[in-house]
Amino acid sequence: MLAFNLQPKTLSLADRLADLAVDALIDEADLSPKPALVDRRGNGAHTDLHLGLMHASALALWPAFKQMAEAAIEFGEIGLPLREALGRIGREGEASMLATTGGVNTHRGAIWALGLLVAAAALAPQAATAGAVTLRAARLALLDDRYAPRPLSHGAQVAQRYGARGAREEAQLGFPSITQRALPQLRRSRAQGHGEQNARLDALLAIMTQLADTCVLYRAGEPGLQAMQTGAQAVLDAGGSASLDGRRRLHGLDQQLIALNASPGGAADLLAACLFVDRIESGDGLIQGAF
Ligand SMILES: CC(C)(COP(=O)(O)OP(=O)(O)OC[C@H]1O[C@@H](n2cnc3c(N)ncnc32)[C@H](O)[C@@H]1O)[C@@H](O)C(=O)NCCC(=O)NCCS
Ligand SMILES: Nc1ncnc2c1ncn2[C@@H]1O[C@H](COP(=O)(O)OP(=O)(O)OP(=O)(O)O)[C@@H](O)[C@H]1O
Repeated sequence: MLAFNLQPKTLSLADRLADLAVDALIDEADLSPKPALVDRRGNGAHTDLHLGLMHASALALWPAFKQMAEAAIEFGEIGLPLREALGRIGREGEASMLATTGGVNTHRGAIWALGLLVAAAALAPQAATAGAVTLRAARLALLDDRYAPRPLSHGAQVAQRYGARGAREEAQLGFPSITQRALPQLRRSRAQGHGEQNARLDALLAIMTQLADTCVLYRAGEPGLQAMQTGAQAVLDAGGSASLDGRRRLHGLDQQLIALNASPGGAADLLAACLFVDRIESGDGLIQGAF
């Protein structure tokens, strides 16, 4: 008899979805050079964030993502009981994040977006196209969690000042930044042979061309948002991050957004969410076994 069982342990669906969500966050953090965001090169426009903190925060969120998937499997349908369970788990996840980072907001928007998408994937793993998963996530986001606190968050302040409804609206609309912009761009750039890292940068830029990113609006107002959107479009128009001209413009955009303090944190969250949806939809070998 063998002393050790060397067969790989079969992971549950909830384990695998939590793994994929954390992987997506780590891939997003590591991707470089991202304009004004934390990456392998440095802290971008953030004084209170660094790459190690982003990694630690991502890992600390694993239990919350697993619990969200388990709640979806247990309730088995979209409705207020599941929505309110997800809200409670999301708030607990946020508390773990803040405990891990010493009070710094590293992943608030990502808990929201990825949490909804993890639950949506767990509800019907056999129907895991991007369209189906984002639609279920939107139906969850449209339900009102009666227990949600209503703090005067940065997002709420920006909503009052500019009318931008940010992370909540993006989810309620079915993540158009993912389905209409990031995923098509990711796949287009891959198909053109640009390489995975450039394809991911191009996907981030595609999100930035149109997003009303409340992080940017809060930190740099409408001029900052305008600079982000037109600058990202200019990089893509120049051939994207795999081309020499595109790269030059990308570095220019990085410097410009840092000078404006305009960090596109919402776009970064949505890139992580896009990478998650991409892996689910493409039937990643990891996850297929569980389905
Ligand atoms: C919906 C959230 C993000 C509220 O955000 P709010 O608009 O009040 O702004 P806040 O400044 O707190 O956070 C905004 C976050 O969203 C990201 N973001 C900014 N703009 C956008 C955008 N246009 N689209 C998507 N994400 C964005 C930012 O990176 C930022 O981290 C969330 O904090 C929330 O209400 N959570 C409740 C817990 C819950 O129900 N969780 C369920 C998980 S399934
Ligand atoms: N690689 C990344 N670098 C920086 N921010 C990121 C990255 N990925 C995601 N983000 C998102 O950006 C947000 C951080 O933005 P911001 O610093 O404006 O947060 P805040 O706490 O709302 O504001 P402040 O730091 O000004 O108090 C996080 O919620 C996080 O979701």
